[in-house]
Order: sequence, then C-alpha cells, then structure tokens
Amino acid sequence: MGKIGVIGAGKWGEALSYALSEKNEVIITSRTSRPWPNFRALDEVLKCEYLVIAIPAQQIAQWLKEHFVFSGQKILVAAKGIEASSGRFLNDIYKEYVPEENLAFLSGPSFAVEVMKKLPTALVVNSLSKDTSGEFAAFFPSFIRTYTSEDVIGAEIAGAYKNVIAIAAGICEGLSLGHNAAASLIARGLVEMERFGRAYGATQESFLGLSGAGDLFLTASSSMSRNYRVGLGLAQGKDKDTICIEIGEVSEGIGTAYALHEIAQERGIYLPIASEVYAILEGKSPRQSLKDLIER
Ligand SMILES: NC(=O)C1=CN([C@@H]2O[C@H](COP(=O)(O)OP(=O)(O)OC[C@H]3O[C@@H](n4cnc5c(N)ncnc54)[C@H](OP(=O)(O)O)[C@@H]3O)[C@@H](O)[C@H]2O)C=CC1
Ligand SMILES: O=C(CO)COP(=O)(O)O
Repeated sequence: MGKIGVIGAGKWGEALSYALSEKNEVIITSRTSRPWPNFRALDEVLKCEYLVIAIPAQQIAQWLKEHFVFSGQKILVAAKGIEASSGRFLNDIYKEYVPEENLAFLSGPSFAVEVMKKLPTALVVNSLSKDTSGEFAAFFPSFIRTYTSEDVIGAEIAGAYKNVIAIAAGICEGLSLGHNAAASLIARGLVEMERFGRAYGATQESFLGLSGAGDLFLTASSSMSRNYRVGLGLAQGKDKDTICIEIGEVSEGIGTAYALHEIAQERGIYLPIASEVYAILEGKSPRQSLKDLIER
C-alpha cells in the first residue's frame, strides 16, 4: 500500500505510526526531532499522498498557517478537541486549507499505550467522502477494527466533549463520591454531549457508538486518561497549570471546556456538566459544583 506521513510524534502520533506500519510504508515528523529510523523532515512528509495529523486542537490553526502546503493530500485528523480561542471545530480549521472531501476524522476509544501493545481496538474513520474514509480505514492493521461514517460533526463533538466529561469523572473519583455518582455522571454526560451535537446536526448513532459512548466509557473510567487525571488533580485543589506541568502531555478537555463555555453563552445551549468543569478550571470549589449540580 501507499506511503503514509504522520505529523506529530507525541503519544498518539507515535502509536498510529506504529500501527499503520503493519500494512504500509510510514514516515513520521514532529516539531521536535526523534532518533527513529522512519523520522523525516516535514518537507518530505508533506509530499505523502496520505497524511495523519496528530497535532493538538489548540495548536493546529497556527501550525497549518505556518507550515502546511496543500498539494492534493488526503488527511486523517487524529486530534480530539475544540479550539478554545475561537470555539472553532477542527473541521472548520482544516477546511480553510484542504477540500472537505479530502478530510477524515478518527474517533473511538483508543489509548495510545494499548495500541502500542497491539491490543484489540475499534475505531471510526469519519469523512463526508466515502472514498476518503474507506481508503484510510483500509490502512489499519488486523488488530484494529475500523468502521466508517459520514457524521464528521458528530464524531468531532463526541471526541472533544468526552474529554470534558472525563475531567468531571476524575473530579468525582478524586472526591470519593462513589460508583452511583460516577455512573450517573457518565450517563448524564452522554445525554449532554448528544444534546449539544444535535444542535449542530450530529446523528444520535455517533453518540451511542464508539465515537461517543465508547470513548466516554474509556476515558471517564480510567486514570490512564490524561483528562481524567486533570480531574483527580482538581479534586486535590491543584490549579490547572500545575496539573498540566505534572502530566506533561496534552489534556484537550481543558481548552475544550473553555470553548464549550463560549459556545454555550453565545448559542444559549444548556451544558450543566461542562459549565461546572469550566467553573472549576477557573477556580470554583469542586464541592460547590457538586452541590450546584445535585440541588439544581
Ligand atoms: N494519547 C492518546 O491515547 C490519544 C490522543 N488523542 C488525541 O491526539 C492528539 C495528540 O495527543 P498526544 O499525541 O497523546 O499528545 P502528546 O502530548 O503526547 O503530544 C503532543 C504532540 O503535539 C506536538 N505539538 C505540540 N504543540 C505543537 C505546536 N505548537 N506545533 C507543532 N506540534 C506541536 C508535539 O510535538 P513535539 O513532541 O515534537 O514537540 C507532540 O507531537 C490530542 O488531540 C489527543 O486528544 C486521540 C486519541 C488517543
Ligand atoms: O482520547 C483518548 C482515548 O480515546 C485519550 O484520552 P486522554 O487524552 O484523556 O488520555
């Protein structure tokens, strides 16, 4: 099969490069060089017909502006988040540079460390073009089952929103609120993200399947999730900057909570859990948030 270029060699870019190498020739690049045999300069990677981009949502607009040159590539976006500074979805950011039929978005429950161990995983490749989603889906190795969908907005919202609910779930665990509270939070979180998605024309199917419920159950129930660990830190009274330094990897739920707050204000959408996560990130006491959610 053809040559694939991965851009962004963090945890997820590295895992995808590793997995996709089973059936394809893969080269990878990143802002910081790595001593890997398939690591190349950006210029060379940009010439690949298929690109997988794993640069986080908060950094991608600037990166595209400074580095990206479109020459017909098809792109699989691997990040999950909403730009905090503008409230823009990744699809809106990318489509300034790439025709929508060349864009696909990856979703579903997938901790990078488990992909690196070749553990069974199921993912969704979402694109408005069935050709594009089908081509990317076929690149994945035997231990990853891929599905395709045309609900780009649903997959994007589900992947981004679940990170915010995962922060709330980490707070719930950090405050020792128990299994009843954790299950209720996850269930109400799913309802909340589906309602938000509906306002943008997303289908319910994306929220009930791998992109929504699947990824939410994963990240909102495990300290392997960086976003869940942000919640654990907030429950201990730490501020978000200290927590981010301690984690040392991206936690997209933070920027996304700020983006959701802006969108909710602008469009008058009711987002009770995301609003409390935003407030806690801004310094509100988690116990006060709990009281406000329960006594509502
Ligand atoms: N880890 C996981 O299990 C999964 C992650 N994701 C999503 O994938 C995305 C990336 O996550 P992950 O790889 O884990 O994060 P990491 O923190 O491990 O890596 C972040 C990556 O982004 C690059 N980067 C950061 N800032 C910039 C910038 N200003 N310009 C260019 N590159 C930059 C870093 O480059 P460098 O290191 O070279 O400096 C690095 O490659 C996130 O949106 C995340 O939600 C999705 C599914 C699973
Ligand atoms: O999206 C993920 C798994 O599907 C990774 O979640 P975290 O970024 O919270 O670790």
